[in-house]
Amino acid sequence: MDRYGIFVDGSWQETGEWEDVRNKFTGEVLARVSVASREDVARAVRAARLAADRGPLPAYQRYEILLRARDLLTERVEDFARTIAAESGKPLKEARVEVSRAVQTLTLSGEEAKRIHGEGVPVEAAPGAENRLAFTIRAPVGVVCAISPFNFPLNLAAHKIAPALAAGNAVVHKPAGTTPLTAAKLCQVLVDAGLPPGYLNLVFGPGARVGDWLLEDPEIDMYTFTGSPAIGERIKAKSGLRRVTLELGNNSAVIVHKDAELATAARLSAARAFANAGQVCISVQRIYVQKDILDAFSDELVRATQALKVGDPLDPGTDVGPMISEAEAARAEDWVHEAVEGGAKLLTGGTREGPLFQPTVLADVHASMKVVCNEVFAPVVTVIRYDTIDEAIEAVNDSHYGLQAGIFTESLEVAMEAARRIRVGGVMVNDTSSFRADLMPYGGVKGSGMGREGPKYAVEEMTDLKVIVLNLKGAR
Ligand SMILES: NC(=O)c1ccc[n+]([C@@H]2O[C@H](COP(=O)([O-])OP(=O)(O)OC[C@H]3O[C@@H](n4cnc5c(N)ncnc54)[C@H](O)[C@@H]3O)[C@@H](O)[C@H]2O)c1
Ligand SMILES: O=C[C@H](O)CS(=O)(=O)O
Repeated sequence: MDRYGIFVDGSWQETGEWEDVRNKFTGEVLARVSVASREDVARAVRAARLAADRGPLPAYQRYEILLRARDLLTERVEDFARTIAAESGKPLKEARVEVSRAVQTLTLSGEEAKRIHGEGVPVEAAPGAENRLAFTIRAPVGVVCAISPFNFPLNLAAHKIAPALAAGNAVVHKPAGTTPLTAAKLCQVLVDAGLPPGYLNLVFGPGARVGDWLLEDPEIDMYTFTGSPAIGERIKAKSGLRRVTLELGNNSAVIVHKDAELATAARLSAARAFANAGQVCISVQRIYVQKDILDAFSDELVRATQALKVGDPLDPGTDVGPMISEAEAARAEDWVHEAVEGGAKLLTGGTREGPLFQPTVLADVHASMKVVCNEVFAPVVTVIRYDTIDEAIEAVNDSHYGLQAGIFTESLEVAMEAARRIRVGGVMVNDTSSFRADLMPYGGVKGSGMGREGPKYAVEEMTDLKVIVLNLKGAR
C-alpha cells in the first residue's frame, strides 16, 4: 500500500502517526499518510520562512518551474483523475476536467510570474519633491499558508500554491483530511519540475489540530483559505493583522426570466446543480423561475435530472458519485425531509443509499427552509416562483452569501439590471452561477469571503505594494 510522509524542506518525512485515506464509494483503504505533530508543523513553517528570507527565485525560474510542472501534470492526467475520483468521490469525467483546469491554473500562474511589475509615481508633482523619482514594486508577502478543501483537491490547491510561488513566496500547504493524496502528487509534480527545497512544504492532519497550530504560528505572513464559512471566520479572527484571502460558501441562485431559452436554462441548471454531487461552492441551489414558465421549466429540469446516472465515480459513465461521507449525505437527507414536512413538494429524488444521495428537485419551498437559506452542498436544488424581476432580485439578495449568481434572459436591459443589483462577486448572464474560467477574478462578498483568486488577482493579494523614492540630489 502507498504511504506518503509530510514534505518539509525538500524531503518526504514519515512522522510515526498514520491516517488511512479511503475510497469514498467502496470504503476501501487507498493509502496512508503521515499526520504532522506540532513540532512538524513548526518545522514546515520554519523551512518556508528560511526560503522566503533567502529571497524569491528569479522570475524567469519561477516561470520555468511552473510551466515544467504544467507539462508533468499533463503527462500524469490519468493518474491524477483516478486519484481524485477515488479519494473525493468525484466522477471520473469531472475529475479529468479538474486536471485540465489545473493545467490551465499552472500555465496562467507561470505566465503571471513574468508580468509582476510596479509603476512610475509622479512624485515630483508634489511641492517640495521636485528632485525625486518614485516608482512602485510588488514584493512577495513572504510565507503563505494555503488551506484547501476536499471538493476540488487539485485545482483549488493549485489556485493557491501556483500564484504564491509565481509571486516569489514560500508556501506551507494543508489539504483537507479526506483528500491528501492529490495534494501529495501535486507537491511531487512541483518538486520534479525543479522547485528548490523550502519553497513548498506539505503537512497532513486534522484541521482542528494542524489548522490551529498553523494559525498560531507567527512566522506565517498570509493565509489563503478555501472552505466553510465557520472555519473562514475562525481564520479571520485568529490571523490578527496578517493578510487573509477567504473563499467560502454560497447558496447560489439563478434567475430564469420569462423570455429565457428554456431548454438551455433547464439543461445547464441540472448539470450544474448536481456536478460533484452538488458539492461545489457555486453549485445551483435556488432557481427563481418567472411564473408563466414555471411548469414548463420544472418539467424540463426534472427530465434532465432523472437522466443522470448515479453510482461509482470510477465508472466512466457516472454523472453523480457519492458525497464526501455518509454523514454529509445523511445531513442532506434530513434537510430535505425537514423541507417536505414544512410543505415543500419533492419533484424527484430525496432518497439515500450510504453516501449516495439521489439528485433531488424541490418545489413550493419557503425562504426560511435550510435547503434555501443555508448552503446545502449536496445534490439538492429548489425551484421558486416569482412574478416581477424586482421580486426575483430581492429574493436572490436575501442571503448571507454572495459568491456568484446567474440569469437567463434575452433582454440586455433585464440582464444588466440584475447584474448591477445582485450583491455577489460575479454574475453570469445566460449561464448558471457555476460558470468559472480559471483566469477570471473569483471570490465573494458578504458571508462568501474576501479577496479574489484567479492567478493575476491572487498574485496581487500575495504581494505587497512598495514605493521607492530616489532623492536625485542625494543627501544635500
Ligand atoms: N468559495 C470557494 O471558492 C469555495 C470553493 C470550494 C469549497 N468552498 C466551501 O468549502 C466548504 C466545503 O469544503 P470543506 O468541507 O473541505 O471545508 P472545511 O472548512 O471543513 O475544510 C477546509 C479546510 O480547512 C481545514 N480546517 C478545518 N478546521 C480548521 C481549523 N480550525 N483551522 C484551520 N483549518 C481548518 C480543513 O482541514 C480543510 O483543509 C463549503 O462550504 C464550500 O462552499 C468554497
Ligand atoms: O467549489 C467551489 C469551486 O471554487 C468551484 S470551481 O472549481 O472553481 O469551479
